[in-house]
Amino acid sequence: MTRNDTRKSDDGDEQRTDGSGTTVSEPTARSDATSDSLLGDSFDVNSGSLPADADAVIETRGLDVFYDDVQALQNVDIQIPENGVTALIGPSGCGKSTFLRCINRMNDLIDAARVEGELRFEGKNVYDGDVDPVALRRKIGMVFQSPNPFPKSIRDNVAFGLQVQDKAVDVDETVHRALERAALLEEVEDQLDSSGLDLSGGQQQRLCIARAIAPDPDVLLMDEPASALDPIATSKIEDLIEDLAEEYTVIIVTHNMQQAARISDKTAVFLTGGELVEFGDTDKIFENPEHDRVEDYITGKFG
Ligand SMILES: Nc1ncnc2c1ncn2[C@@H]1O[C@H](COP(=O)(O)OP(=O)(O)OP(=O)(O)O)[C@@H](O)[C@H]1O
Repeated sequence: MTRNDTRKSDDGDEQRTDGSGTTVSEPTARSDATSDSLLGDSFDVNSGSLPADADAVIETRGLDVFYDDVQALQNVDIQIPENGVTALIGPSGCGKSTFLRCINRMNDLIDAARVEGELRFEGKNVYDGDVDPVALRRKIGMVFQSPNPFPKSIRDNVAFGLQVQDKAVDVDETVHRALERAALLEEVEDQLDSSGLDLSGGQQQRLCIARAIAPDPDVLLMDEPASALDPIATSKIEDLIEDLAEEYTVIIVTHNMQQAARISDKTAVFLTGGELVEFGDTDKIFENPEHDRVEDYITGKFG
């Protein structure tokens, strides 16, 4: 499938490929999610044990991920604070995208994937049986490497995630606000009924960001969101990410170390074998890392 292909799965979800070729599903309007609670009707944020660090919005303990027999992440412990930008960096195949996809359970859609250990969002293990992944993905939105608008109008693209919500929202107002927040409104205000596919690559990516923020998430996951864009479009996306980070917790995978250094507050360095080797303030990681292996990676000695 190309990036703009969609098809219906057996249960009616729209399936498409993300930037890495992984098939992902988007919930359709017939989703069973019927409440605006964070994670479905039975979810209580305060149930289960609270995170050790009360400021952490995402916290993992002993997180292991396997694809059949191949281990992609090893015993990852991390506490990602609220708001700001956290960058995930490391050589190809070290598990950055795998980690990102664990956070909103996108790995559920990969048959071979198996997750062990704990991953908590606001204190709740997202792999608990009572968590509704569709509701989880409304609170933890995602933007992929290649812009992937649906073959629908600009308005319908942004409104898409709202259709699964039960609460009454003013769709037009929410669409306008999300487009404004994604720094796209001025450019598309007069063409909301035109296809999202007619926009430039950079505009399409901002449309996808508007779609992700329309349901009012807490966390935005971004998997190399600018790698398919030219330098000017990249710079706009970087400015937008910094702006969004005042309101959302942004977690971004990037291969571009200058980009990580420019826009992130915290950096997590994964190395071969899916090991999280160092996590801390971006300035410290880039200027004075604790680990020689991290210094070697950052200075380009390998990877
Ligand atoms: N769908 C999948 N099925 C099987 N193995 C997978 C799948 N996705 C990833 N892997 C394997 O898991 C490991 C981690 O891959 P992942 O894509 O998470 O790394 P990455 O750091 O994001 O890589 P890159 O920077 O190249 O995108 C790799 O060995 C990869 O081959």
